[in-house]
Amino acid sequence: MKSAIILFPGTNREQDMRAALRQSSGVDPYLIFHRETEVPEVDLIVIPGGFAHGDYLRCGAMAARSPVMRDVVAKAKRGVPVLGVCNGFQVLTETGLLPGALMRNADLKFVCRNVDLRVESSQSLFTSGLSEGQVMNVPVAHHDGNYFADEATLDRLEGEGRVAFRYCAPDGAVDGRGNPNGSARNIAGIFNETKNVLGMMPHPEDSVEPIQGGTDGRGLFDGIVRALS
Ligand SMILES: NC(=O)CC[C@H](N)C(=O)O
Repeated sequence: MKSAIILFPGTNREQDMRAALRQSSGVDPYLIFHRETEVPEVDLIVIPGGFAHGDYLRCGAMAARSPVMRDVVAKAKRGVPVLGVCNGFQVLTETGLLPGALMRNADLKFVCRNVDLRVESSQSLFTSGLSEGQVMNVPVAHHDGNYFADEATLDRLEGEGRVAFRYCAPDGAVDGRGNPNGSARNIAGIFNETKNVLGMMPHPEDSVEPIQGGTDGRGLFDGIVRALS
């Protein structure tokens, strides 16, 4: 599986993402700078976490208008799989590829800790290696992770099976206890209409080696590689 990771000034999770993709696919991803106007033909494009352009204006707002994003958006519309993690999720909402917005965390604090996530759908190329109802323990590290969309959009996301992950308690209960940022309906990750775009706030790439404190994120990458190879 060939992949490309997009880099902006201020991106900081590209090496973690690179290691996770290399571990699961055996292939080193391309690293593509924001000034490029074309992304090579790959099976998967990833927008990793960080602080693109210092989070100025709004997280992801300037990155979404980078030259490289024109080609990312065009390729996503053609069906190329695109994964955005954390800052990458913010960039994808700013491009309009995903609905809604990531607002300031409800308690206005940067949150950096492990959270529990319930897998809501295994019906996608991204989540086919995971089981519905499975609980994954992975880190979050953000100040703008509070997912917001209007009620009609939230109903539509739920009705179309486009909620990928929700924050939950360790026993899998989705009752708000595990929600670190105030996200609407405990949403931690969503798909676009055609499910070739996934945005998620938690960092599965930081949970693929025992030295990172756990390996719960690995199933996601192994599943993506199986789906795209
Ligand atoms: N780890 C990240 O990607 C952080 C995203 C963004 N800078 C925020 O703090 O919300």
